[in-house]
Amino acid sequence: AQYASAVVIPRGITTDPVAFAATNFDFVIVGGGTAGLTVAARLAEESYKVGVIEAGQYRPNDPLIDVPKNFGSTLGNANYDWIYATTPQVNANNRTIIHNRGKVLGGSSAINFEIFNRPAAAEYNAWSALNLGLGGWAWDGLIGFLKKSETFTAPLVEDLFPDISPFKRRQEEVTDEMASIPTSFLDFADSALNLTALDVSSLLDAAGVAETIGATSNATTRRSLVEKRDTPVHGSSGPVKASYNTWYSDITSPFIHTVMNMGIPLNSDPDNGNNIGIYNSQRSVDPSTQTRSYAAPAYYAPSASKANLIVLTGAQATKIVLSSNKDNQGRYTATGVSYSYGGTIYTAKASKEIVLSGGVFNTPQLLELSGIGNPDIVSSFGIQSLIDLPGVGENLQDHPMSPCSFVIKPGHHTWDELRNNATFAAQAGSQYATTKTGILTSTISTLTFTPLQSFLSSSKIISILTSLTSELINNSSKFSLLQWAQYVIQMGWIYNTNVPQVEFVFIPGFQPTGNVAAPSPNTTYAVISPVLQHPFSRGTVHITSADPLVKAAVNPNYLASVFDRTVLVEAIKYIRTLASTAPFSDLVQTFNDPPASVNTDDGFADYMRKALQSLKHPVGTAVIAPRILGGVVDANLLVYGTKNLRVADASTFPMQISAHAQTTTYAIGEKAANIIKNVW
Ligand SMILES: Cc1cc2nc3c(=O)[nH]c(=O)nc-3n(C[C@H](O)[C@H](O)[C@H](O)COP(=O)(O)OP(=O)(O)OC[C@H]3O[C@@H](n4cnc5c(N)ncnc54)[C@H](O)[C@@H]3O)c2cc1C
Repeated sequence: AQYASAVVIPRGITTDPVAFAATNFDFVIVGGGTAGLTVAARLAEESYKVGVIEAGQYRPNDPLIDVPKNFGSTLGNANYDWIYATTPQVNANNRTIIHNRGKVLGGSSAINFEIFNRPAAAEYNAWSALNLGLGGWAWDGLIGFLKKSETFTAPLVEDLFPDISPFKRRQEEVTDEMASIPTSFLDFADSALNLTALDVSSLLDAAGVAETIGATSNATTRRSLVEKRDTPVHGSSGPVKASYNTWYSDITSPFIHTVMNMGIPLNSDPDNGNNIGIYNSQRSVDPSTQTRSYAAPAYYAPSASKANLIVLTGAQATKIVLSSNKDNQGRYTATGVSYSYGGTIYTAKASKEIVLSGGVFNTPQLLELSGIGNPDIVSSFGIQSLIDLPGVGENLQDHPMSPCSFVIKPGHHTWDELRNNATFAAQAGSQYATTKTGILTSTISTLTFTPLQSFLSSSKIISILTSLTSELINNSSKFSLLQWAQYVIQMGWIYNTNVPQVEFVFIPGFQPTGNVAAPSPNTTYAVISPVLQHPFSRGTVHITSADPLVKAAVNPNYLASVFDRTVLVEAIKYIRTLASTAPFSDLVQTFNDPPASVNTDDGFADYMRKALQSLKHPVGTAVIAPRILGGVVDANLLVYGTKNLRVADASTFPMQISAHAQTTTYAIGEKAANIIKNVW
């Protein structure tokens, strides 16, 4: 009684680590980020007592987060960003590459670029195949959770890519002369996967190969586009408010026409599982307030007054406390989470479950700090190895890119005007403040997703496949079973013209590129970024110290595969062709970076290495997969070897997808909450 009177049980946001540790929670969630707040808010709909431990602060009404065009302004600022840097990347001139991760309530959804799009259906279907159909990870199983997390606001026709009819019908013929998937590769994959429950033909089926060309040569596919956005695939009452831009640069329309002139179709309905083509993406921007819609205002704020949801900010989880004994099935019970607050360690208790939502770098770090992972790695830092799970921190997959920039002729309106013209910038500021309209409401939204067949000749693709096949066979002994299963699917995706291999992101304004770190005065730019969607390279995230406050080492192994290097170079070359094609070419004053003097394969490859960056979509370091393949969590997101420790965040993606990561991460949070509610 004396203790109880000294401790006031907090409500809402708390910075009281003692009271938090004294609370008897049903569930403790580590990380109040994109997925973490989704899980927390959904569990708090029931009568459970839910605690969230978040390292960052709650920053409501912060214009650096909220104003849509301010995306990027918080990067590198420790009040918002963990500011990770990779280990030196051999294929990027040994540079370390910055990786931003949100360290604020809302996590990376508070600092991201607000693109809100979805992948190809075949990609989720492959997630399901890797998990033997368990858990409902196919498109049909995930669409409900994608819908549940969003409120879709259909665009006004005149708002959707002005000057370009969204309802224009366009049919595209793709003649495919590629040979069938090399049997040498399939034989190898077959023998590698021997003794697992997976077989090559079911993986290829899930990859959707038969759907387009099968394994036949000279096949012809015809892609047609639906006439309008299909609202049934969208949610109408979910927490995240999505909307379309209403301000566009005048260089956007010529760019779209150029892409279409190059034979890439306009996709008017990219969120229904067919995301091929150029399209106008939704953004996570609330159309009524024209502010960023992210996990804190979307999921946390509406539940903030609930007595059963308590968020401790400014506290970093340091370890999951596991029971000293295993149950009769050999599983540990997670009983609490230790956390550091102001240099002191406390432990919060959870009677039902603990959910890790620390994100793709911090979740594997916390698992290893808790003795869960590769025993060699864990014990080398003096940590007692409790669960032998070698997949922890492996399977890192990202979206690498090497952006290219162009100087645009004077007289055009891009985001550069905010920098070049102080009067315009002041007017834009007051326009936004008074009417919530104008350039400050705008974000990146012109995206192009293509299979290789859209921009490479069949002979080039065949030569890429030949090199890739030799590389895979020659290195076969180094690959995990999970990699083999994934490589079968990825090989299938090269043949499936419904699965994009490259995204081209169009940005109407300056961005730093390989040789140009800062804009020139009074200059207008366009940037086109080629982004690899399905790299064959795999990276790692592992602890380098038993000290939980020391960051884990992030090594994405960028461009380690010949496929990744060749395709990225070809994509950079294709951007040069795009910029030389009318009507966009009429606007281009100079090839800024790479400059016009770069015009050979070797020159473009040099540029690729110099300019390499991340689109900030690392995934897969606590992968959902069968344990025999190297999985970390099962199809119900439960960490193998535990009874009640789950992971819900982007680290669970079984494979990379051709979409920016947030819609899927919210869906994983929604699905995790659903799984947990069904259990309890
Ligand atoms: C700069 C940038 C731009 C991006 N642009 C886009 C985009 O335009 N569209 C898109 O779809 N995706 C984008 N992404 C990716 C997307 O935002 C992320 O993949 C997604 O938000 C990740 O969600 P998460 O739940 O896995 O992790 P996060 O949202 O990062 O949440 C993890 C949370 O856990 C907290 N945490 C971590 N460790 C601990 C610990 N030990 N103790 C306590 N708290 C901890 C963190 O502070 C954070 O709040 C971008 C990402 C970045 C960084």
